[in-house]
Amino acid sequence: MKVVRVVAAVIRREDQVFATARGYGEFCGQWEFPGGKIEESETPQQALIREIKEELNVDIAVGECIDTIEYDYATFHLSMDCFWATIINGQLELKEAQAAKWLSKVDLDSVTWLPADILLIDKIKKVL
Ligand SMILES: Nc1nc2c([nH]c(=O)n2[C@@H]2O[C@H](COP(=O)(O)OP(=O)(O)OP(=O)(O)O)[C@@H](O)[C@H]2O)c(=O)[nH]1
Repeated sequence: MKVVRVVAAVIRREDQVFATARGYGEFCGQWEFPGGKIEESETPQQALIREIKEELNVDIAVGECIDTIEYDYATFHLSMDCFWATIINGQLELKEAQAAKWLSKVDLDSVTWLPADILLIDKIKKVL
């Protein structure tokens, strides 16, 4: 099965994390952490900084890796490195997402996550 390598940022502000709703495609309207595919010449951290600038027009500092999520979708295997991140410059703008929310621990179950993200949410809850 095709393997898709993705990187995602769990952007943190005090006790909240920033989530976005997909604006297009098969999973349109479902919630995720911003990020995207890693290009060949990039480290995961470089890919994340680039993707967040493209999608949200802010600069981030990339922190520790939270987890690497491995998940089988119907047509590909997802391998997703998830990092803590903080905004170091700029104002958030939604370039691709249809909506966004800052979520605290008690709000994490209030949105419909992409299937692969369920595993990650449990880990985030333990830290927030
Ligand atoms: N960024 C991101 N992608 C996720 C998450 N969870 C998850 O299953 N994915 C999957 O990771 C894949 C790659 O993300 P992407 O943003 O580059 O995907 P895409 O299909 O829109 O790519 P495209 O922009 O090349 O068309 C998608 O299939 C997406 O569904 C998540 O929390 N964040």
